[in-house]
Amino acid sequence: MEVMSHSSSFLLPADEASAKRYALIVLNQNLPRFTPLLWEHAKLRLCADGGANRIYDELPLFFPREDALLIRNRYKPDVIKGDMDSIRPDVLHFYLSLGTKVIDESHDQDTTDLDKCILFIRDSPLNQESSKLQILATGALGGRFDHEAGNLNVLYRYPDTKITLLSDDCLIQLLPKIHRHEIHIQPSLLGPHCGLIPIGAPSAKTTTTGLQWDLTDTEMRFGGLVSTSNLVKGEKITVESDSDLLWTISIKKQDPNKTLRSG
Ligand SMILES: Nc1ncnc2c1ncn2[C@@H]1O[C@H](COP(=O)(O)OP(=O)(O)OP(=O)(O)O)[C@@H](O)[C@H]1O
Ligand SMILES: Cc1ncc(C[n+]2csc(CCO)c2C)c(N)n1
Repeated sequence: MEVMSHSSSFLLPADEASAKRYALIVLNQNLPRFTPLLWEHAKLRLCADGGANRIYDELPLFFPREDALLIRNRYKPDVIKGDMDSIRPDVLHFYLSLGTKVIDESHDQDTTDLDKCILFIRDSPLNQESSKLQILATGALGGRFDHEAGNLNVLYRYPDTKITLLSDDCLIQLLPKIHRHEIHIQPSLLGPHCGLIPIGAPSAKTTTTGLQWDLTDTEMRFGGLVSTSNLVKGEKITVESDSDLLWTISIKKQDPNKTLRSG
């Protein structure tokens, strides 16, 4: 079985993260404190509908000494896509005037704005078979539970795309059962709290290494055991399961000018 490797180098400062190839999707929630860092190194920058309001309103707040208009001009989304029921008209016109591509899919009321953005990235010429883009989505957690569930659902809809859901507090990734997983942790950035959650289907057998409470051919299911409030012990975790699992780990709150600084 092929090993799938996971790292969170996208949270490292520019000079330390060598291989950064990701697209960023900004959702309609408070921007995490490390948004400027993620934005600066993204290959593609998308706003899901009302996510554009967040970039417009909140990004200038990260740079209180700079002129808000200059910041808005500098942090221009490549694409705004969604059903366009949340973006404000002034924000839409501002980014249209800067040349942002706007894709109105108001006819589709069966998929979420996050879904629509993921399809754009998957079809982009920047997403090459030989070098696929990872996808980071900010503001995916904390807020309305129906939105959170919809956001988790996209991990299951596109299991062959590496998608990371982010909030200020934690990240979530899907660990597909067809791989063994090696998760590399930068202890200065992530942990120690973590979880392994069999949200889509029960798991009869999951085996891990590197956790405080490791599993050994252990059953996990809702209504029985799910691994919450676990702790990472070192810098490498391995996971093997007969079911797709959600992996979540806490993001450390430290001085954003030190490790999570924006370049
Ligand atoms: N409170 C929230 N919690 C988590 N994710 C959110 C939240 N609000 C928005 N999102 C994410 O941001 C995307 C864009 O948000 P937006 O508010 O534009 O969606 P929407 O389709 O207008 O929502 P709705 O019409 O259900 O209020 C959503 O598709 C969702 O992925
Ligand atoms: C069974 C079912 N439940 C809810 C919706 C509504 N819905 C789901 S995604 C979406 C777009 C949000 O931007 C909307 C309105 C539906 N179509 N089908």
